[in-house]
Amino acid sequence: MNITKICCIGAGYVGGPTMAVIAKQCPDIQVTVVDLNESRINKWNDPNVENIPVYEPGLSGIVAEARGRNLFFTTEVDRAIKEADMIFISVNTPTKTYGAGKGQAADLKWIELCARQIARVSTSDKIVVEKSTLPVRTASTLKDILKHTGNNVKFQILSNPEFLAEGTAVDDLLTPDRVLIGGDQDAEGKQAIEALVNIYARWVPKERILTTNVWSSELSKLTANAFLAQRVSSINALSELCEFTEANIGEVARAIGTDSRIGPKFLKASVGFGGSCFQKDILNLVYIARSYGLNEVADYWEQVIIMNDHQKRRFANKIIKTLYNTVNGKKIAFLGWAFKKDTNDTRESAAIYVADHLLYEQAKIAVYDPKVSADQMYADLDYLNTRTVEENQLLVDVVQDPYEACQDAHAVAILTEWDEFKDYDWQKIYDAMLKPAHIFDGRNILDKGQLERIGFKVSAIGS
Ligand SMILES: NC(=O)c1ccc[n+]([C@@H]2O[C@H](COP(=O)([O-])OP(=O)(O)OC[C@H]3O[C@@H](n4cnc5c(N)ncnc54)[C@H](O)[C@@H]3O)[C@@H](O)[C@H]2O)c1
Ligand SMILES: O=c1ccn([C@@H]2O[C@H](COP(=O)(O)OP(=O)(O)O[C@H]3O[C@H](CO)[C@@H](O)[C@H](O)[C@H]3O)[C@@H](O)[C@H]2O)c(=O)[nH]1
Repeated sequence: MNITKICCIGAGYVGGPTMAVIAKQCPDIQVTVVDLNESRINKWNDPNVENIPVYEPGLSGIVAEARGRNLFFTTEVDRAIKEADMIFISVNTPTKTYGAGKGQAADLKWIELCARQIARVSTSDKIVVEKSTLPVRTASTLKDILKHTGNNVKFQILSNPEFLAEGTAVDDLLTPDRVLIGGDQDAEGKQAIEALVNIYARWVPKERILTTNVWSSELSKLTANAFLAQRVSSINALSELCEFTEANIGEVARAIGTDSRIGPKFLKASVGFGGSCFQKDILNLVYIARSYGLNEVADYWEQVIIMNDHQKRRFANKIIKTLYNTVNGKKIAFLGWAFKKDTNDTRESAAIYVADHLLYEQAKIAVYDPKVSADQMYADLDYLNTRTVEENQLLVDVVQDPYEACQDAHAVAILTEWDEFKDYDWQKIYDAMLKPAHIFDGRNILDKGQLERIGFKVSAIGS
């Protein structure tokens, strides 16, 4: 089957970069990304390509190359669906905030809306690709909705989960460790799988394109995130033990990471993992396991989240305890708000929860992040609903200059591992702070010895 027109529903952190890369690598395929959010689409179409809504190193160049040639962003959802041979569903699948499964299950209302819309407007056969992260067996729901259109249109459902990490999305998409495609194992299913394989094969070596049945593909995505997050919670659990035993978590990570069976990646102790995926996907896994009555399986994975919540809380408590058990009225400078470096995404960032805990103790916080807007930071805090919008505005100051954030502060807390933080003039920062001047390095990126020589009192994670 020859694909000439692709539609992607959802112009977010996955839909935008993924489709930009497909358009770049396949100039003969017309790729149209649609979204209900008009302001987001306008930003993707902004004449100044630096204003696109997702910050990712290298992304603006790719969008500049393909946009208007074979890459289009529009709110005309129906038209793009109707014209496409292949439709990627890349909409959000957050944790449910209401009803059965509240706080754990994935909210599939946007997925179902997409399926119903595809069913309503399609007049020709289509391959529908699950790009969103979904509970295992979602494809059967989609099939059910699409089967009952009554207009003789045939649909094939594929699962093609995305493994990109934010901050490295472009590299991950151009040189993925693997691409995973699940589909029905009958002749028509295999034909659909082949159509998608042929797209990726334009730039991904064939041996890196794995094909499976739909259910394995859906479950592999949740499993990959559970394993990755588990490594972070494992190293973070041991970071606490290090702090009581004079072992050093960096040394422990190096010692175990050189064992080729363990490997060196994802062993950085931190203030806790964030991002839109890990927590939601593990909670979803826990929910699915429990729904099959597999309580031990559910408890096992839930511990990864419990540990992560503990790590965030522990960091905030350490700041309070070190500042003589009270932060009331004390200025604390936050360097970083994004959930990791090289992204403007703040979803589930540890910074939000650490700030909330300190604000509960009536601290005053000044935040500097190179890519996150003040509006976003206030929105993150307001969303928690812990205090009024006015109180958040009063207690939190967002500044454009890191030195201003640290001026007259009792403590500096590193929440994101932005590279630029390492190169600051730390003597200048020290001179402008109240004494004793404390640093809480939640990412272990600063040179502890050098800071101590300047006069700082330094608390790092796991040492
Ligand atoms: N963010 C990541 O790094 C990442 C990586 C891999 C997989 N995923 C998964 O990909 C999916 C999308 O994640 P994201 O981070 O891009 O989300 P996002 O919130 O950034 O983007 C989703 C977009 O879909 C739009 N949308 C929702 N319903 C729609 C509809 N019916 N019609 C048109 N547009 C609609 C929303 O307006 C939003 O702009 C999720 O399932 C997520 O778990 C995310
Ligand atoms: O050693 C580590 C590695 C990561 N983190 C933290 O873990 C979180 C997640 O980081 P990362 O996985 O790099 O970013 P994401 O964009 O959330 O990507 C994850 O989630 C995506 C969405 O499902 C998947 O596609 C990716 O494969 C998966 O890595 C961040 O807060 C990191 O700071 C650590 O604390 N220590």
